[in-house]
This record gives sequence, C-alpha cells and structure tokens, in this order.
Amino acid sequence: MGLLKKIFIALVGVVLAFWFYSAREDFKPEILQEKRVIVTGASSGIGEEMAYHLARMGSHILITARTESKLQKVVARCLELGAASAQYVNGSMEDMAFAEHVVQEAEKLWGGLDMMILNHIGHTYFSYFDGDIDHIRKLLEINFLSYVTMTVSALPMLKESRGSIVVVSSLAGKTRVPFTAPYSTTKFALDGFFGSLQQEMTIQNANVSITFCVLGYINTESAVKTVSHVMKVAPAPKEECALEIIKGGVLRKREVHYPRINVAIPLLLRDWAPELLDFLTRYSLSNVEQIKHQ
Ligand SMILES: NC(=O)C1=CN([C@@H]2O[C@H](COP(=O)(O)OP(=O)(O)OC[C@H]3O[C@@H](n4cnc5c(N)ncnc54)[C@H](OP(=O)(O)O)[C@@H]3O)[C@@H](O)[C@H]2O)C=CC1
Ligand SMILES: CC(C)CCC[C@@H](C)[C@H]1CC[C@H]2[C@@H]3C(=O)C=C4C[C@@H](O)CC[C@]4(C)[C@H]3CC[C@]12C
Repeated sequence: MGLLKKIFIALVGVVLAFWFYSAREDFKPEILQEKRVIVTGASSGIGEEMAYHLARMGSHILITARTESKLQKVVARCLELGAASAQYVNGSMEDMAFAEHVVQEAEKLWGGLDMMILNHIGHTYFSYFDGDIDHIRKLLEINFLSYVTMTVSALPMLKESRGSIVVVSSLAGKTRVPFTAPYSTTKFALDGFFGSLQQEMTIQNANVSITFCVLGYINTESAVKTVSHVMKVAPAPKEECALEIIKGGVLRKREVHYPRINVAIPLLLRDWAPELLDFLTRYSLSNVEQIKHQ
C-alpha cells in the first residue's frame, strides 16, 4: 500500500476516534431512581464509590464483598445519601454457590433486577510472574468465573427488565502490561466471554446491554499501595471513575474508557503501532529494578 494511502487511512481513523469520543451524552441521574442494582466488590475503592453515586440517585442497592464490617458502613452511608434501599450480602467470590446466592438474594428482595455491576477482584501481586499456577486458577475463579456465574443467574431477570450488565476491566485486559500476568489473564478472559455474549444478544434481539469498562490507573487505596512506587503517571480519581462507569451502563454504551485519553491512545496504538505501545507501557514504569525477581 502506498504511503499516502496509509496516511489517509490513519487520518480517517483519528477523525473517527475523535468523533466517537466527543459524541454528545445525555445522562439523567433520575433514570436510576428506584432502579434495582447489584454492585460487587463494593466494600472499598471504585465499587464503594459506585454505591454512593447510586445512593444519591435514589436506587435500590445490593452490595457485596467479603468484609462484613466494611459493607455495614457502606450500607449505612448509602442510606444517609438517599438510597431507596441498601442491603449487603457478604462472602467470597471464590465460591460459585455464593456468586449465585447474591443474584438469588436480589430476586428475593426485589423480584427483579435492572443493572448488575461486576467489579470485584481477588488480591494479586505486581511483580514478575512467579510460576504459581494455583494463583492463576484462584484468580480466574474470582475475577472471571464468578462474573460468568452471576451473569447466567441474572440473565432471566435482566431479559425481563431489559436491563444492563456492566463489567469492570482494565487496560491490562486489552494491552500487554508487565508484572500483571495472572490478573491480566483474567481480564482478557472477560473481554472474550462478554464480547461473544454481546454479539449473541444482538443476534437474538435480547435487549440486555453489556458495557465493558477499560480503566487506566485509578487512585484506590489498594492500587496506590501496590504500584505507586513504580508508576510515573498520576492516578485518576476513583469518584469520577465510578460515575463514568455508571453513566456508561445507563447509556448502554458498548465500552467505557476512563481516563478517556489515557485509554484511547493505547487502544489506538495497540493495532497500529504495537511495539511503540509496548515501549510506552514499559516507559510508564520507573524503578523496575526494585521489583523482585521470582
Ligand atoms: N484501581 C486501579 O488502578 C484499577 C482498577 N481496575 C478495576 O477496577 C475494579 C475495582 O478495583 P479497585 O476499586 O481498585 O479494587 P479494590 O481492591 O479497592 O476493591 C476490590 C473489592 O473486591 C472485594 N474482594 C476482594 N476479594 C474478594 C473475593 N474473594 N470475593 C469477593 N469480593 C472480593 C474487596 O472487598 P473484600 O476484601 O472485603 O472482599 C473490595 O470490595 C476491579 O475490577 C479492577 O480490576 C482496573 C484498572 C485499574
Ligand atoms: C500506556 C501506559 C501509560 C499504560 C500503563 C498502564 C498500567 C501500568 C496500569 C493500567 C492498569 C493498571 C492495573 C490494574 O488494572 C489493576 C490493578 C489491581 C490493583 O489491585 C493493583 C494495581 C493494578 C495491578 C494496576 C497497576 C497499573 C496498571 C497495570
């Protein structure tokens, strides 16, 4: 292909991307009033912030995570902020029976469901792959299989309400990020499963939206504790991140990218200049010699 043609195609790509990203949004918080929403991994971080936004918007909220004391505090705050109702179920997503139980609890409470936000992740390391296959298996159960289990259980209710599934993922689930092999595996798996499911929903006119959220570095306590010593870029605010995820779900967007540009550029480079993206990703990390070899 001639150079001019390549440049033309690249320009068209940039114009289309700009148009796509600057498209007008029409989000009205009232839409979430009295809506029945499950948020997983809501005892801390982005999940906790999503619960507070939903509370302000007057939703019925069911939150889940392992630590009961934290969930109790989040529920109390949600009620103060104006939630139509707020409840929790505590347990571990390593157990698929628990994942199913959370959805059954929503059915028992509300007799239906409008939105399911899948956000929890199991604890992992940010370091060279240590050869521990059991850790990958465990993380696949928590970060991937429990998402599939909850989706299978919730689909009948979501079909009935023409509801939404929101899947929280990461740049590490779309591009090559070092020191995250087990975590990255689980996030790429989510893209495969939910991408295929979304296509099937469209073919069947099922009218259940699936919003896939690709996030960059966010200032949650756990992320900052794990990687702030090696990150050159500053983290983005979790409160705004949580709101963008909710908006994306309500607007039935195919994907949410947050922070927009930090995610849009790597995704554009991924297919056009993969080596450059690999280099920039490595370059975004400093002091890698501190990261211990396994
Ligand atoms: N922060 C970041 O920089 C980025 C985050 N993301 C994504 O955003 C989402 C939220 O991340 P973030 O807020 O930082 O994470 P946090 O570590 O703050 O929160 C994780 C949540 O999951 C829960 N959890 C942990 N283990 C289990 C388990 N075994 N079973 C059930 N729940 C569990 C935790 O509660 P408890 O311990 O009480 O169970 C907590 O509520 C994730 O999907 C993550 O991949 C994506 C890109 C970047
Ligand atoms: C082009 C570059 C600027 C992109 C580099 C972005 C990289 C370095 C960003 C993008 C996604 C980020 C990780 C993430 O998704 C979630 C977690 C889980 C949390 O518990 C601990 C931190 C961790 C591993 C984040 C670490 C930093 C990551 C790899």
